[in-house]
Amino acid sequence: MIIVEDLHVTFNPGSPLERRAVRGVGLTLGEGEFATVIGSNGAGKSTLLAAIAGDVIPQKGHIRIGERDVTREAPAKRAARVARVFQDPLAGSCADLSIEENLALAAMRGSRRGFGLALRAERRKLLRERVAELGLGLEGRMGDRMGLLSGGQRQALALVMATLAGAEVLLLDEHTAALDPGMAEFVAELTQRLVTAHRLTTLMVTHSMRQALDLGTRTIMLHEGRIVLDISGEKRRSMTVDGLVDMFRRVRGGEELDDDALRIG
Ligand SMILES: Nc1ncnc2c1ncn2[C@@H]1O[C@H](COP(=O)(O)OP(=O)(O)OP(=O)(O)O)[C@@H](O)[C@H]1O
Repeated sequence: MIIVEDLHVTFNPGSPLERRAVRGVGLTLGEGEFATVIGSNGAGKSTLLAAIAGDVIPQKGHIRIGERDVTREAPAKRAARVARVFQDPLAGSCADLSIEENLALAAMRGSRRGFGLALRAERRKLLRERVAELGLGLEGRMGDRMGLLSGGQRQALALVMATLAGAEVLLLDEHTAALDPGMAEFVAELTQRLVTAHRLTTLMVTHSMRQALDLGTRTIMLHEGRIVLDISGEKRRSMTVDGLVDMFRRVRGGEELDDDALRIG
């Protein structure tokens, strides 16, 4: 569960470069709830995720994960509970370590057990099984360096790593955007499957209106640091991609959509 209360994040406060990235966001996501997040460039989507992960400290407001107030807790302290997958497939894993080593490191996140122990035979078998479930044939390449894999393979493994780490919260920041369409679809489906199976409370930033409506059960639109749309249930089910694009136009005051804020597909 995530509770965000009246969150404000301002970069470079009091300077000419001041930027109020998040301006009073309030949001409650129940355990296992999966919300997609859309919004123009600069709307504050990544900043909201960064505040939940602890990478930026808000000036005002509170963030709770489960029962705990983590607003001012260091990122490392909440790392075992919050998994993140970024747009850049290179960001989430260590290129010079093998697939198996990367997974083992993820599995021992938040635990005090040593690396050697983490690679015991039964654990190796379990890791191999989890990789085999992906259906990408990577279980035969457990000793390969992560750096040898394609972006899509790395994103798929990053999602598996999130589940191995025992995270409660999953933050996805355009994690399919850099992939070719086929792989993007595979990773999107995998995301839905893993989020459901592991009951991960999930926020997924996407520029694809289609994905925003197809994945998860709730869609949130941010604009200039505020939530301007929050739909779920029947309202969301009856929302079309065109309808969402229209809403997007309206909140932006009818201006042309000339940034990469939205893709129909
Ligand atoms: N570290 C930072 N220092 C200063 N300003 C920042 C920083 N990070 C973000 N900003 C500014 O805060 C605002 C919100 O940025 P953010 O990255 O959260 O937007 P976004 O909705 O994720 O946009 P995009 O879709 O372009 O990724 C922007 O104006 C951005 O320039």
